[in-house]
Order: sequence, then structure tokens, then C-alpha cells
Amino acid sequence: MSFQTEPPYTHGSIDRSAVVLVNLGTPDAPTSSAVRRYLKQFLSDPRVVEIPRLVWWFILNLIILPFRSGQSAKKYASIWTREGSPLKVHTQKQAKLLAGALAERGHDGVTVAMAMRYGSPSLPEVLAKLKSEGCERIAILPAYPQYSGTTTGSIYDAVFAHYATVRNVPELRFIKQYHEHDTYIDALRDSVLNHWEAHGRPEKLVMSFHGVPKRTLLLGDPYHCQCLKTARLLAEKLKLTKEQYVVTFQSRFGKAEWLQPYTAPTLVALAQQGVKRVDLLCPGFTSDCLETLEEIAMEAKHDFETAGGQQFHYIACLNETPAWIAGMAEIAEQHMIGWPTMKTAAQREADKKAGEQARAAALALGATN
Ligand SMILES: C=CC1=C(C)c2cc3[nH]c(cc4nc(cc5[nH]c(cc1n2)c(C)c5CCC(=O)O)C(CCC(=O)O)=C4C)c(C)c3C=C
Ligand SMILES: [Fe+2]
Ligand SMILES: [Fe+2]
Repeated sequence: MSFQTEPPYTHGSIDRSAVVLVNLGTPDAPTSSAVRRYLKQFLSDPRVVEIPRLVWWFILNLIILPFRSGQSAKKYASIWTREGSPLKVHTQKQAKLLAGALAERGHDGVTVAMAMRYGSPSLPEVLAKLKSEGCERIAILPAYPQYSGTTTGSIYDAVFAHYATVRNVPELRFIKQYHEHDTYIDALRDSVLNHWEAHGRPEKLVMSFHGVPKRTLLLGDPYHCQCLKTARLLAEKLKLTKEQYVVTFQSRFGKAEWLQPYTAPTLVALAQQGVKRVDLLCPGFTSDCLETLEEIAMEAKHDFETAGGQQFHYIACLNETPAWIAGMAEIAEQHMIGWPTMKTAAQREADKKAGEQARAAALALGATN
């Protein structure tokens, strides 16, 4: 094992703090080859698919990638924008706005970057760039409010793997979850209330979360409990009774049982029971993406309407809403406590002088810089 050579250590250099907003990742283009590359990296992660590696290698390379890449590429093409994949575009905008929000709150020594767990910009390249810019403290902010080993756990893996080759590792903080954070729940409530103010209320509010295999729940993954808690807190803030909302899970992959109830069959059942209007919100996704814009706003809407439903309203993700940008800033801020991100000019000047004195003392002892 060898570690990267560091630039010569300099006493008194100004170090910065950084927040890295990390999302899942998305293909570089809505083409079969780009989707294949993305799916191969994503679905090869043992956190995502927990079956014996050799068996999975054959299934992935001989069945899933050849068939799914083309089908998924068509779906991506249906949501692609001139700026690119919605997931990446929103995450980029959120990071930029988060930097502004932190600066407004008085944090002038914080860099905000965004990175993807799969695809680009990759976590290793972003973390290396931050290091080259002198960021000595890094807070990792996953785009997922609810913790799951399949998502947040995998971001931890990638961060640890990157620093496993680095000699001078920065101070690290990880934001594990914010499924019950007031600012997150309030931002969701505002989105729903704004929608209702403009369009009236539905008979049922459907809160649809990305699914995971049921087995992960049985093995101790807290994701399911955290989704239910988010839903309960949001329902309380909206003053909904149990009959007025339902929690469902979407995006099932493969043949195994995933968390239930599944979103699409629930919508069909609601329509068959005579429910004419549903509003659907995806609280677990902080940015709109393939799973919300195509699977929900197109496919699920079609399923509901085909089964006799009349109005299907999709309520967009938090994306760049001011309440959510402020929410992210508050969450990040709470995890940077103790970091010198709000130093006054006088404090900085004093730090610089102390650094110069330490450097002079080190040179006197024979150090070379
Ligand atoms: C194969 C197993 C999968 C698990 C487990 C899983 C968990 C999981 N995923 C998200 C968030 C997103 N998933 C997205 C796309 C997506 N997810 C899977 C599979 C699993 N996800 C696949 C194969 C895909 C790709 C699309 C497809 O071919 O169907 C996305 C959207 C990405 C985009 O580019 O827009 C998000 C976001 C969570 C939160 C989660 C577990 C909690
Ligand atoms: Fe997924
Ligand atoms: Fe999907």
C-alpha cells in the first residue's frame, strides 16, 4: 500500500472548510452506451445488490446490462433537458445556492461542491480538488434524507476508499440523515400547501419513497422506519388524518419482494375504489430525476388514469425551493459547529501571525519550509 505524496507542509497556511452535496449519479447522456456505463458502476456496488458476486456478475453482464440499458436510455431521453439530466442539473444548482445561503449566514470560509456516487463528477475527483484548494475540513451532505446502507452507506464507502490512499487526511464529518429535521419537513409542508393553494386539495395524498429489498429491513436497515417517520411528521404538519394519506414504495427492481405497498398497484386500487383525485409527492428524493419525472409523473399517472382516476397531480421535489436551500444551510451549519467558518478579519490576521511565528520556530529547528 502506498500513499500519495503531499505538497510540502506549510505552517500557517489558510485552510478552508467544505460541504460536499453528494447525490446518486446519472448517465452522461440519454444513450444506451452511457446508461450502460452508469448502470454497470451503480449495480456493481455490493451495497446496492447484495447477492454473491460471481452469480451477480453473470446476471448483470449477460442479462441486465444488455436489456436494461436501451430501455432505460429511452426513459432518460423522455426527461432529458437542454442543460442535461435533471438530477445533475438540480444538484448543481442546489450546491451553488447552498454556497450563497451559507455566505449569507456569515460563513465566508466554506467551499460548496457537488459530487456523484456513480458517474461524474466523481467523489474521488471532487475530494482531490478540494484538497488542492486547501480544504482541511470536509462535511459530506448526502442528498438522501433517509439513511439506507444502499445509498448513504455507499457514499461513506466511497469517501473512506478515497482517503485510504491519502497521507494527510482532512477532518471529516458525515451527515447521516435528516429525515425528521424540522427544516426538511417544513420545506415539504410548504411545497404541498403551495400546491394546494393553487390547485385545491385531493382526496388522498400519496407519499411515494424509493423502495429497497424487504430483506434489508429484516437485516436492520433503518430506511423503512425513517420513511414512515418522515411521512408521519409531514402528515402531522399538514394536519392530515390517517385516511387522508398513504405511504408507498416505488422503483422495484428484480423479482425479490421489496418494501410494500408498491406505488403503482396502490394507485390502481385507489382509482378502482372510486378515488378521483390523488396528489403524489416523493419526499425521499430531494431533486427531481428519472424516478420522479418518468416513473411517477408519466407512468404512474397513466396507471391511475387508465384505472379510472381523473386527476393525478405530481408535486415536484424540493429542488431549488428557497425553503429547502435554507434547510440545507441549517443542516450543514449544525454539522460544522466548531469549525472556523465565521472568523472575523482580526481573528484571521491573528491566525496568520501565529502561523508565521510557528514557521519561524520550525525553520530555526531545521525544517525546510
Ligand atoms: C438495484 C437496486 C436498487 C436499489 C437498492 C436502489 C435504492 C435506491 N435508489 C435511490 C435513488 C435513486 N435511484 C435511481 C435510479 C435507479 N435505481 C436503481 C436501482 C436501485 N436503487 C436503478 C437500476 C436505477 C436507474 C434507472 C433504471 O434503470 O431504472 C435514481 C434516479 C437516477 C437518475 O439518473 O435520475 C435515484 C435518485 C434511493 C433513494 C434508494 C434507496 C433508498
Ligand atoms: Fe434507485
Ligand atoms: Fe424506476
